Amino acid sequence: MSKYTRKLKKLFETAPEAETAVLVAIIKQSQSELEVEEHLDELAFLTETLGAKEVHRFTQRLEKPDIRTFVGSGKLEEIQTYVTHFEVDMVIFDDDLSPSQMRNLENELKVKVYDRSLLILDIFLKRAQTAQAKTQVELARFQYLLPRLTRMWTHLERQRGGTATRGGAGEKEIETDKRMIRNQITVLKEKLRKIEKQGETQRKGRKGIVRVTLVGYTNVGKSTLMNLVTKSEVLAENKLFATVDSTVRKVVYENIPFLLSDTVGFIRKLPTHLIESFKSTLMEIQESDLLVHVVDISHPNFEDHIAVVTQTLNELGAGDKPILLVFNKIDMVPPMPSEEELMNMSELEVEEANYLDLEKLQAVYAKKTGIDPVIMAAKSGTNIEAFRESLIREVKKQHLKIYPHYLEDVTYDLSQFDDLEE
Ligand SMILES: Nc1nc2c(ncn2[C@@H]2O[C@H](COP(=O)(O)OP(=O)(O)OP(=O)(O)O)[C@@H](O)[C@H]2O)c(=O)[nH]1
Ligand SMILES: [Mg+2]
Repeated sequence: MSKYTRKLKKLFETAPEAETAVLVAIIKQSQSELEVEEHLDELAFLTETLGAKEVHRFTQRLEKPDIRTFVGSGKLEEIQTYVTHFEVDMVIFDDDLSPSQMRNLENELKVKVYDRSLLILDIFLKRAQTAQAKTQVELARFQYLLPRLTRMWTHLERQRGGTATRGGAGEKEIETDKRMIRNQITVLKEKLRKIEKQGETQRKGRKGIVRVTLVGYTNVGKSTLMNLVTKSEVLAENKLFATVDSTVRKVVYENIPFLLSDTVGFIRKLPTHLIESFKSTLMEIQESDLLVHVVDISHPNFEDHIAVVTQTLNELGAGDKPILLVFNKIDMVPPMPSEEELMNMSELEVEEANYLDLEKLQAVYAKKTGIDPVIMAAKSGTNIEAFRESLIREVKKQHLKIYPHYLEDVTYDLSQFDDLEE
């Protein structure tokens, strides 16, 4: 390994296992404490996915973040005292930090400072499997880090055991590092362009067949559903962003073939660099005829999740695609009590239990999407038949658009999809 690659490697080391972290968020006037708590729950899950452990959270009511240190000076002092006393390894902010905020916070707190974007980027980096996904994440991470290099430099200093800043010499090093990263960005962009060109030819060859893509918030069960419908074994686990690469499989229902893709999940505030460099993966969505939007209906925030997914689809220019909604994880939703049981409960109890009226929900969303949503549990296969029926019905509709006379004996040339597994 050359000195150059060793240095690059060191610059981009991700957080080692089992570090401790405190989480920080501000509560805006328009927000409730509960809403921010839920955002922090998600941040804690992300932290856990990276292999670190939440030990405490801090919130502060502020209309907008402090331009210098994100939180006010009093709160910062509080965090600092805690971090020092309990020897916490990192401080993670639920919002994105500007390069100068990050620098200031690091100088004050003297531990690693993360924001939501960097956390997500690090998780993606850990999870990426294919050359394409790896290149995409590396590119996004370099672009994110470039303006924040001063901070990385101080990291290096500390790793080397030097505590004092080295003034001029440090500045020079930073410039060298910046140049190194800029070069690397150019190299990665070129590499990605080549990979994308290959993918494009592959995708172009897949014309004349209906294409369906599973979309949804992260951890809702897309890969589980994919595995249930196809014979593939896509990694499905209770971690955020288990899937970072997309997988395409050929499925044949009632003699009609279609392609089903599983792709990366969405989350609130997906880093823009990441969306940008994942454009080619997300192209799978843009080029689909039908989207299956999977929702974890047992999640307390499932409606916010639907909104985030809808918004992201709009941003990707895929807002007008037909959508089959799947309300998944029905096994985790407490059943609606009988009328008699309801009578015996106090108003507060009923309110706290937060029962879901599934029929009403189905009706509301059927109106919104024009297609009846399916309620199911992908893990156990509950209601898979209903899902199959809806899916094939929608696939047929799309199929008719490609082959208006498909009932009149069409023979498909399936050999063009031989590169795909079933
Ligand atoms: N209880 C329950 N758990 C489920 C169900 N479907 C999936 N899961 C679990 O939910 C977790 C996430 O499932 P995945 O299939 O990996 O979810 P995903 O949407 O592909 O997630 P990402 O790839 O991270 O975006 C796993 O632990 C699954 O076993 C279900 O119907 N019921
Ligand atoms: Mg997945």
